[in-house]
Amino acid sequence: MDDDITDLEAAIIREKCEDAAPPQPVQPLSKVVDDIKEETRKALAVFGFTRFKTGQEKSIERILNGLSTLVVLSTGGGKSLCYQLPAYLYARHLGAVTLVISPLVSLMDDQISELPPGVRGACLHSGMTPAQRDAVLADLREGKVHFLLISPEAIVDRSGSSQGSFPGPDRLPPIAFACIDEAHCMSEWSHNFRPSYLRLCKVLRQRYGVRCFLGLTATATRSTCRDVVKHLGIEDPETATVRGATVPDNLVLSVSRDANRDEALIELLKGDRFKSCESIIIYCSRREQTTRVATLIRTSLQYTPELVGSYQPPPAKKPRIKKAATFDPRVWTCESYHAGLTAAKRRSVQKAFMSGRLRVVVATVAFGMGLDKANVRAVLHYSMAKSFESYVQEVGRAGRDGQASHCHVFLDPEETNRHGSSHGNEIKTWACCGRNDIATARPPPFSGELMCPSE
Ligand SMILES: Nc1ncnc2c1ncn2[C@@H]1O[C@H](COP(=O)(O)OP(=O)(O)OP(=O)(O)O)[C@@H](O)[C@H]1O
Repeated sequence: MDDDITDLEAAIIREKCEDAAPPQPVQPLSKVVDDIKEETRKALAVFGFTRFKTGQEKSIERILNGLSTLVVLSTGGGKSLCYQLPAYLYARHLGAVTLVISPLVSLMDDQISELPPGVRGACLHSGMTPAQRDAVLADLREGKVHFLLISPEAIVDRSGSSQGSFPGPDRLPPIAFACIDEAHCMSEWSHNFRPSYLRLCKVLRQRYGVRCFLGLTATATRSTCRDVVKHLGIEDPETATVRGATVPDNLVLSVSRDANRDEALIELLKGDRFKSCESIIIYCSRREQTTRVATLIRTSLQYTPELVGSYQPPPAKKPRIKKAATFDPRVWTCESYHAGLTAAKRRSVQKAFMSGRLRVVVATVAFGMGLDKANVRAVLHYSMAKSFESYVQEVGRAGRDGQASHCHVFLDPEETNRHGSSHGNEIKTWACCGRNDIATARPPPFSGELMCPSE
């Protein structure tokens, strides 16, 4: 049908749709339900939890009161519950659906598959067949979906000037609230700014009548936060922003500058902090570096006497990853991972790492987006992260189960120059001194632990 109308006609139809009065906003649930605290507590048990993590309760309470909120919690801080629990309650009590706008289309299916029984999520993305899309839209209309994950481009098309492919409000249940995942993408200050995010809230407000927005991010600096709250329509940024520690307390951070990084890395891995770490990610900036460092680790650490305690003959060949049994700290299985590998190879490395058969992955930033492995015990930066926000995101992949985990940055003067003179100092200072929120505090003077394994 669309093929039969001209671009001009399509533009007029869009304009009309955009001008049509939006539906009435959904009432805050706290005004409808008598004991909202008790309902929230019961819902927490549905998700299998006994208590809230830092920041979750306040965020959820605000959304149930219809108040737009920006949540800044570290990677693994439990941001998903902040939208899933209120979405579940709004759907059960008011038959309203929650829209979750996420730029990470490849991870949408995973987010749905891990839901507890009774909580119903769905997603719409470009990788689905028309029949799959129709089935989701039918479920949505029949009120069978508590929340729907969609890309920003489905709401606002790529030109940013008109609506995307998502049905109009007349073909949807009422929308409880809209959750904008990776909300820093709304800010031009952010390293992963996405233009389609700019019009997102406006379209959701004007076309779909959404009044309550929940922004989620792990990596917002002060300037990014300022931008994001503006887009979310928040007038009282201080009270409407919920923050946890930017880097979880269970991460032990350190940094060093070494004349020979290869030697320093091996010494560090053999040392007390890292020699028993079960799952380790080492970030490099270049693909060929990942291959070289992975080989270095395999050759330098296989069955070295000081690790084994007594001599053991080395295996004839590189140990076959598939056959590795339970964790043995003497065995350093190690593979590289980068975007230049075939999709099949990348999948097999990721699978082996997730299952614990592979201990170390030496990777570019291509590895780790959306990685939900609870027991990553160490993240090392052989090369510095490309920005401070990336650093926070990457170390956040360690210790998601709350257990003590270790992170180390190797400073490289060349990279410091490439990234700008303050970047290295910022990471050095902050990684050493620890617990200051990058969005609210300037790095304190350098005074922290300095690990220099090769000095
Ligand atoms: N209240 C809670 N009690 C215990 N565990 C929780 C709680 N909330 C969330 N979790 C667990 O914490 C882990 C991280 O949660 P989640 O995936 O929501 O983090 P996130 O902040 O979205 O991380 P990322 O930024 O990587 O997406 C999950 O394994 C989740 O099951």
